[in-house]
Amino acid sequence: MSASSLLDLFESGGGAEKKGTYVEVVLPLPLAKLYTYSVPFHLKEWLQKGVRVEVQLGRQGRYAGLVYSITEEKPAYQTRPIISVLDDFPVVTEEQFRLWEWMSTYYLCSMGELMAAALPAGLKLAGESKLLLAENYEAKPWMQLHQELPGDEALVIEQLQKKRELSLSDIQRMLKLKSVHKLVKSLLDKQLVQLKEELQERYKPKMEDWVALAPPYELNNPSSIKEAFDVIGSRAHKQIDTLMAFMQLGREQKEVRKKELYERAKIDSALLKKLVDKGIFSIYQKELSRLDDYDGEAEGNYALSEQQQQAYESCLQHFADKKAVLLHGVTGSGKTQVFVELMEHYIGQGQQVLYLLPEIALTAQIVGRLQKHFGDQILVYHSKFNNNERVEIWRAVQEGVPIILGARSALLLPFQSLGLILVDEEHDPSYKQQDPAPRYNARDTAVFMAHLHGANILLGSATPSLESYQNALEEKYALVQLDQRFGGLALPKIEIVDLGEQQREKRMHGIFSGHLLDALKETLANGEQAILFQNRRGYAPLYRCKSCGWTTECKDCDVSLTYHKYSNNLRCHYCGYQRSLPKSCDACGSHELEIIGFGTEKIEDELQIFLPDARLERMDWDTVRGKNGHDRLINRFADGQIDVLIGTQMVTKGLDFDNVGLVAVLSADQMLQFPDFRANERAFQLMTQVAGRAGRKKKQGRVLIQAYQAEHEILREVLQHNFQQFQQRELAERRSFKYPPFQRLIKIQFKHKKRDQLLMAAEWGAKFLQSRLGDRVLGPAEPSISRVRTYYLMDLLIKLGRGGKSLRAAKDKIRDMQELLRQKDGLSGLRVVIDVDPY
Ligand SMILES: Nc1ncnc2c1ncn2[C@@H]1O[C@H](COP(=O)(O)OP(=O)(O)OP(=O)(O)O)[C@@H](O)[C@H]1O
Ligand SMILES: [Zn+2]
Repeated sequence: MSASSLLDLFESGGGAEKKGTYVEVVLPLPLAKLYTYSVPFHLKEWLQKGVRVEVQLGRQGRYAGLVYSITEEKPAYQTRPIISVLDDFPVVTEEQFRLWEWMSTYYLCSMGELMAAALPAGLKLAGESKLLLAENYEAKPWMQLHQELPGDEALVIEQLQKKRELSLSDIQRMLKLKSVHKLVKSLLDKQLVQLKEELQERYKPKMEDWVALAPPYELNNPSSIKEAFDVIGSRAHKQIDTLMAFMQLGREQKEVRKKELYERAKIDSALLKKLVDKGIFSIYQKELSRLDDYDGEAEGNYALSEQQQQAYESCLQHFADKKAVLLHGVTGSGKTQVFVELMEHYIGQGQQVLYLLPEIALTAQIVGRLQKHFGDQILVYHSKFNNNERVEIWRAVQEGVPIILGARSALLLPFQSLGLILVDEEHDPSYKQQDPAPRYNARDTAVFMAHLHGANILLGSATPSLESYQNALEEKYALVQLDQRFGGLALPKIEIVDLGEQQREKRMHGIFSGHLLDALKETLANGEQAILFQNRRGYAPLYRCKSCGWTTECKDCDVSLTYHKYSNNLRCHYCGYQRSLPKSCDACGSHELEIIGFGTEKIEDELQIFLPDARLERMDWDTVRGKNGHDRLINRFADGQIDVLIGTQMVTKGLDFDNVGLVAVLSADQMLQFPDFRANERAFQLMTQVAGRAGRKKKQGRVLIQAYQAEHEILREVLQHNFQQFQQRELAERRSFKYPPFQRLIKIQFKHKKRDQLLMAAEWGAKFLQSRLGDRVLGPAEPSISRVRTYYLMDLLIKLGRGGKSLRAAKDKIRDMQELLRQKDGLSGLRVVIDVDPY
């Protein structure tokens, strides 16, 4: 403490009046409650809500916890003192705490789980955290270290030079310090060390070269430009052209990529070097998110079409009434453009915009488009960033960066002046987090969050979720529609190919109907591209014995293994288990084994036989796993280097290509048969979305859907682009069978490695809840996949009315059940997973 603050203390009559003898602290752990610590006198003045404090938790070690409240009330138990205060300013805002409270109540998770999900690892130091030297650190002699650093820091670095890694507890022991967090934070800030987990998720930033005028030349200063031309001299024509090209680009956009200058001026690096040597240009590097190497056409400042303009204006009107808006715009109607205008509007007023996308890696194209438009006003947040970068983004958001673009977890950032939230592709199931807790739906949470910040919210989709659509029908949300494609193009023409009929007429060629092969050939002959969709990766989903029907199953999960031809093995798509192909049937010993069904790999394989000259590529988790794999494929397809793109649902997500003449769904049946009350909705959305990739720019596209159930109502509705009929029929069914959006569901999953114990626990839990909530509790029942990663599973389903009261009552009972199960003997190893609004 400095002398002056001592003096202040003295003058204010000492510490006796200081408030805050105890603090409630959130720890980044799945603990049911908050912990109270006492505050030593000398730390009181540093305390405020939202700062981190270092505390000891049982024998588990030390953690950085968050001050949730400051109180005079002494808890019933003996408290420990906090060890140190880590921040000068709160790292978590008041709104964030309120959002966490809401989420923990609604989704039945703990504040600690929310803290763990929200805070970047660098803000969550714990005793077991391991420290390494920074990657570019060069070892220094002892003497030099001690000259440059305070004694303790030098010692730590010296040790690290010898030992490679140290845990925070090691350091604490070594230095005999009470608290190491301040020291570690200082080393982190100096970028001398890094936390170990960063290495595991190492993300190499990508650097790209940009070109600027070297000082003193300035684009907006004509006399300086004239000077530049003089320096070049009148005979160096190519160099003059290059400067002109640069000026053109510089007027179109804020900064100029080297690559773009090369293209525009048709020059190479040798020529640019000449201009750099003459002092006309300088080159600088900028770190780009790996997402923005999409090189589509530059997104200029398009004027909105009349329909887009109307949509934009009615959004603003509804926003003025504080209404959430559902923007239902058909595929290719230019929803993104409306978003852009709205974003401009809000950042123009100095407010922040949060743009949510379902899966950021799969929407790189949109990210690229927006980055081109907004430049460095936009920050992208996603899980591939390393810890330092995440901390940086956290701080940038706190400092008010205008636009944040991210997947669901971007919702947990510390916004200061949030004005607008956009939820793009709002129907997408990946807005729901499955594992671990918090199991939240980012779309629904965003609606609450907007309310919390007094911000506006827009949900956009070509195929709105029935939840959101019902809200619009009930006028909880305002509905704004775009029913035309941009540029007046017609929606694609869809045909259903009846596979039964094709088979009877002997027109099937393996998995392809004659119809589809003809259409593919015609498309390619026209110089157009095609997309083939099959929602299953791998070669074939079943490897089966011909004589007894035995199939190869995962040893840890209750699913059959998928055959992957490329790696020539069998794999579990639930846990990743792999095994080689069995030579014979395990059950009957027969050597005749066959593969059944097909995935993307087989489509690629067989299609090449029919289209020997076509350039085929596959896009699924197996092919995009590498860094940038997805972007590379998208770019090559956009560039026309690929004729046919074969993929899983990845090919449906918001992609925008100019030259796709044909889209085909290889097998609709599998989607329609899926045992889930959302199967129809999912199927409608997937097919409409993938169909929507056809014919977006030049002429009407064509779509073929292969199916055995050719008469299925969903197919008819997709065929007619009839969202209204789909929505009416499906909502009526949901209403009569008491499913969402008319009822709420809570799924409780019991997991145990021993089946007997699992059954006991599930039965007990069911009885407990049934005696309190009656027949709203269904089960326990074995889910269709009853064992995953060595855990046996049993499900309970609770159906509740939409009223808040019954929901709260039910949640209380569930918490009680959880607590009692925790205390029960003989049930260790039981896990209870609660999923509110499961997807
Ligand atoms: N006002 C405009 N001026 C020029 N081009 C536009 C305009 N609006 C949209 N476009 C173009 O039309 C195409 C479709 O727009 P966009 O991708 O925004 O549609 P979308 O509604 O998001 O479609 P989807 O739901 O299928 O993803 C894009 O290539 C976009 O650049
Ligand atoms: Zn498995």
